[in-house]
Amino acid sequence: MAQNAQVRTYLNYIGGVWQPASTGETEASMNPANRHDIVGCVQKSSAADLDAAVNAAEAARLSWRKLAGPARGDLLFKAANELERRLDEVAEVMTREMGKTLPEAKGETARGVAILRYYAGEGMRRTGDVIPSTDSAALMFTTRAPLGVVGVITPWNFPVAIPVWKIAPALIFGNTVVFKPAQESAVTAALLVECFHAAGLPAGVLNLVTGDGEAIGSGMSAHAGIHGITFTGSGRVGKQVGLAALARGAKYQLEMGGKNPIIVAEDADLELAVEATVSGGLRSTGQKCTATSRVIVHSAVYDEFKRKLLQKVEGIRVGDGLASDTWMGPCASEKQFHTVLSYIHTGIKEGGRLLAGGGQVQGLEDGYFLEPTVFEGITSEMTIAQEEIFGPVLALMKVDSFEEAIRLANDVQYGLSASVFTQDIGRMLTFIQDMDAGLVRVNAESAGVELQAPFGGMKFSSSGSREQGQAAIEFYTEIKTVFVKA
Ligand SMILES: NC(=O)C1=CN([C@@H]2O[C@H](COP(=O)(O)OP(=O)(O)OC[C@H]3O[C@@H](n4cnc5c(N)ncnc54)[C@H](OP(=O)(O)O)[C@@H]3O)[C@@H](O)[C@H]2O)C=CC1
Ligand SMILES: O=C(O)CCC(=O)C(=O)O
Repeated sequence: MAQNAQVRTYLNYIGGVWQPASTGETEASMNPANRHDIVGCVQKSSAADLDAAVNAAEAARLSWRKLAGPARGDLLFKAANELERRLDEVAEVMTREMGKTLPEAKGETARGVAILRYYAGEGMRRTGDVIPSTDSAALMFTTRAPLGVVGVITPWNFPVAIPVWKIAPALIFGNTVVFKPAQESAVTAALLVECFHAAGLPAGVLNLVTGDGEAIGSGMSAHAGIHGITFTGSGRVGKQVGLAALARGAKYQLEMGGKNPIIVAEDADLELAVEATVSGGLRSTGQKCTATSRVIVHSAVYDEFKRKLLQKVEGIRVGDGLASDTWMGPCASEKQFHTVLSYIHTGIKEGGRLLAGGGQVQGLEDGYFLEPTVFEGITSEMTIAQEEIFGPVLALMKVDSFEEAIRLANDVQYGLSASVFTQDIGRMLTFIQDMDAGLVRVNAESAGVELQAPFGGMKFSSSGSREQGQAAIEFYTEIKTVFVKA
């Protein structure tokens, strides 16, 4: 493997100090568009490093929670300004590290800035209600208490937005944080933490520990010094995190993906529906928990929709996310590339008919590039209609009625996001009411989350709670009901 002499090594950030892991070991973070390019080296930490981070967060906890909300907000505004100043640099590293195209990476980083500013403002908003007491001489009200030390475990698919939408509300509501990013996007995470450092966040308020998920992530879930844990990633790991937190009475929040449908009704605007299917399903190489993966189309418009979809998919340019003419980048890692390929093989084995793609992009073998892939003849029992693929794969499913479409759309363990394309108000209302998903979108793609609105899923997609917007306060604080009598 070619070692670039200028490869930078990124350190853990514990108690306000950048420091190497106690193991003395580092790991290279690779560019999925070019497996010979090392983006940076990150620390391979141990339980001792995690303990140090938890201790630092605990030491900072009381003074941070006593700081006035507006003062905490000022620090978040400063971190936002710093991230904005470094936007191009952070976005470029993100593209190199996990593959999404540069415009997507810039958009995500700008979103990180906006999320920071949104939660900075929360530092000046109300945190409770006055409730009439039966005792006329008493004052009864609610206030909010932070959880304490919050553990943040994040995936690689949104290396800035997801950490920020967890860290910013945790901090503004008075918690201190231990942050363990996905090892595959740990360089981007370190740049993000540098922005908080530059903003002047007090030592110990935010700590970064990079390392293996099985060691550091599960260590966090089980750590008695962590009072709340927020996780985004796979269902398999989410379940372990939730069980470990539950076993020791810690609060937890899990976001574990989706198998998101788009329903194309017989009266849909097909141009719009095709646009939304391609954008919702294939942008970011399908690596969004809100990505469209099941395309449920009424038989009356199926052939026309299919023709338009295939035409659009054939025009997609796959390549290095840094190239200006690239529409779709590589899978984020070798592991993800093989996972997606194996789902494609399973789809074929179980009787799905491949209409487009299905393999590695020829001529780009230095990276983990897959062709945008479309299947038809997919039925609900098939694996690729049930399991989250997290890659550029669309499964067409033909139905004869709107009722059948809704039934199929709900026939999975997930319930994160769902779209319908129709002009009929009755169908829209039926969809809004009957679709079991946390996000229901009418004439809009399944992906596309707004930072000021609650985000989360039903069924196995989430653990019942919601992130982002005003909803975040519910996880990062506990309500205290206060009764005062003079
Ligand atoms: N909901 C979503 O947005 C996402 C869903 N996924 C789904 O998950 C699949 C696999 O992706 P993958 O990256 O392996 O996802 P994981 O669930 O393994 O990783 C998510 C985060 O959890 C950490 N982690 C890993 N093992 C543990 C553990 N035992 N306890 C606590 N934390 C742990 C990871 O660290 P480390 O990176 O060091 O392993 C990472 O920070 C994808 O194909 C996709 O289907 C993936 C990413 C995001
Ligand atoms: O659709 C989005 O913008 C966010 C999706 C998301 O949260 C995820 O993929 O983890």
